[in-house]
Amino acid sequence: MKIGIVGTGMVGSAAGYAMALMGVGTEIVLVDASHALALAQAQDISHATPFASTIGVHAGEYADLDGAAVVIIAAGVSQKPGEDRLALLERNVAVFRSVISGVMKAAPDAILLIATNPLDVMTFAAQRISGLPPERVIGSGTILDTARFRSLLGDHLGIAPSSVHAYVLGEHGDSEVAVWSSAMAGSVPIVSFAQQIGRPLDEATRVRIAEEVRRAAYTIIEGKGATWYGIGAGLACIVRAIIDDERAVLSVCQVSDEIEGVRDIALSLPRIVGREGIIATLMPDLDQAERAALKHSAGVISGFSSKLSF
Ligand SMILES: NC(=O)C1=CN([C@@H]2O[C@H](COP(=O)(O)OP(=O)(O)OC[C@H]3O[C@@H](n4cnc5c(N)ncnc54)[C@H](O)[C@@H]3O)[C@@H](O)[C@H]2O)C=CC1
Ligand SMILES: CC(=O)C(=O)O
Repeated sequence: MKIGIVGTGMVGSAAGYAMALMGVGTEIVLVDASHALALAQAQDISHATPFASTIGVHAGEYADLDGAAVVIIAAGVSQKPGEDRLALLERNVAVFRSVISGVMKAAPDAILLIATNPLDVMTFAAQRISGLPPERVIGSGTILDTARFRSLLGDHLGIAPSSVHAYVLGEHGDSEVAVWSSAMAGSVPIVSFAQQIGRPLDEATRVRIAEEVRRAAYTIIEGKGATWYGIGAGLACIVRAIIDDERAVLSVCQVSDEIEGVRDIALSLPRIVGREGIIATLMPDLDQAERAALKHSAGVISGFSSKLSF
């Protein structure tokens, strides 16, 4: 199955590399405003395939996306140290106006997978510009924040992150919501699990972990200029869920009519992902504070997306 990637900088190339190593798809086509960059990334990634898979990786133009099942969009600008994601909006909406029309002409049946920040508003923009049904325009959303949350909780509890079942919801950004009330380790509520093994998750520890998740991008960007490995693997995982019709439950972003009283809103909730895109959305049981935080997050995103016109 053919997978396209438009924008082959750090994030797009990391997604291609992760797919090549994980054996996701059969062909990857890389497109970038700099064709020389797309060519170089395709060569470099294809040199990894003899160690891992038989996937063909090559650079192309929009026309080469013809027949792609999924097109990842990671084109645009990224944050400078200290800059927040929402500061990128105007520049990246301008990029999307040309990128989305190029993709739609070549691959009208593809599912779009958005990675560009500010993620939720860009997913909203991509859906409105493409005119595709909302379930076929998926934002990577909080898949990365959820992975960071599970990883930090796994470290704290001394267990595999894969045994931690917990989500970050809302904005992929500063107003995100770490959901503690339904978090589990194995099949045990996480606070009880932590108590039983003598590694309590007291209020101070919970605040520290949520803050580390929220600040992770800023810390990494301060140290190395950008983030790419985590999101590269997250994008590969979403593509695999689509093309293998996994029906995996992932915290990803989609435009919804209404969430917590906020209309026409794109944000992350746990959603079932399969061959047709997003198959269903789950509203988890939230406590009062989490529900209020989700409503606040929806309001922050809507404050930006409602000002855009298409
Ligand atoms: N969703 C998430 O969790 C994450 C999202 N990001 C976001 O992903 C985006 C990309 O980040 P990086 O790869 O680090 O940036 P980058 O600067 O390394 O790559 C961006 C690429 O987009 C290309 N591009 C720009 N305009 C284009 C156009 N009109 N058509 C085709 N290609 C175009 C550039 O040539 C460049 O190669 C940023 O918005 C960043 O904030 C970054 C990390 C995590
Ligand atoms: C840059 C970004 O969005 C992240 O690493 O979370």
